[in-house]
Amino acid sequence: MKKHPVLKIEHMNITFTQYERGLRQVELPVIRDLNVEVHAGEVVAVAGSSGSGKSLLAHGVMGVLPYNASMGGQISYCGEKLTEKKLKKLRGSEIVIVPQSISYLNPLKQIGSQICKGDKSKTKKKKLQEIFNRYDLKPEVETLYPFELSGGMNRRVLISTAMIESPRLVIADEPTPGLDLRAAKRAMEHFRELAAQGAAVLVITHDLELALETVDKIVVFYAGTTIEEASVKDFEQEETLRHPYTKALWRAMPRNGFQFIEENQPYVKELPRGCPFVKQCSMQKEDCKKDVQNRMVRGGLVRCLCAE
Ligand SMILES: Nc1ncnc2c1ncn2[C@@H]1O[C@H](COP(=O)(O)OP(=O)(O)OP(=O)(O)O)[C@@H](O)[C@H]1O
Ligand code: NI
Repeated sequence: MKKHPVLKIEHMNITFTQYERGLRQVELPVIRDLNVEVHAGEVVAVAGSSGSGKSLLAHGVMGVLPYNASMGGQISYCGEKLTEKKLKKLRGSEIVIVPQSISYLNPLKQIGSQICKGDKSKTKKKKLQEIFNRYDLKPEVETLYPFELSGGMNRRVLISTAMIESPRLVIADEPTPGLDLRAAKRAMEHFRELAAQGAAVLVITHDLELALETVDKIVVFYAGTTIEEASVKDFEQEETLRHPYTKALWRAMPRNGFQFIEENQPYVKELPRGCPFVKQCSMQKEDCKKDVQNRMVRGGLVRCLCAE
């Protein structure tokens, strides 16, 4: 029997309710029909431009969406629905997040107790030493406060706070900005190690080049939806990729010529019903504006009528 994925997100929708001038209520469907699956032992990267919904996906899974957001679709954890009760029990231990911003650190708490979450046991202390070693943090850092550290050090503290646990599911939201290449690689290798021990890891990243060195597959987001899911091998050549936007991402990678992608994701209120990339796509057909479902092409998922 095939094992259940650790995390399975099906048809996730996230809508914000906002009030416009004159107190007219508007609904902004920022995430639509989003599908992501991560298995034990796997490191999956989520790539996509700014505002495509990557952080919202993380916040949706962790149950920490803003008050004016509502979420639909199914999220399951190891084959069972991830209920609020279950999430409350597992969050911070079995299910961890590395948040995108270092502002998530508590400015009034010493680093050591922040990472150990108040646990003063010997085992935790030993784990703290190990994690400090791994992320090149000196023992003195334990008693310092976030404002006494550099941005890169705080970033490593943020990663350490999640990784000191023995998680089964890690969601890392842009864990590497501000880190030098060595530290960034080290963090990615740490995710790989955790996966080798059986965890499922979802890494949200802008650094596709770094991700391709470490992960197993890439899920590409565009304007709040998944438009392709491809293996690392598919990224070796442009021809093995499927969606025109993924191909544009490929061409924008430094090693493939750094070709500029014009970032004009459609505004949520102007989203076509079908493929969100349709306006910029050189291959567009009239039918692309209608419903376009994810489908399998050459062993990978794609939301495009033209891919073959
Ligand atoms: N509280 C909110 N109210 C209304 N819209 C929001 C809110 N939070 C996020 N959004 C919108 O949802 C969309 C997705 O945001 P999200 O932060 O998930 O993007 P992202 O892909 O993580 O971007 P980045 O790469 O810059 O971190 C954006 O268009 C954003 O404007
Ligand atoms: Ni984000």
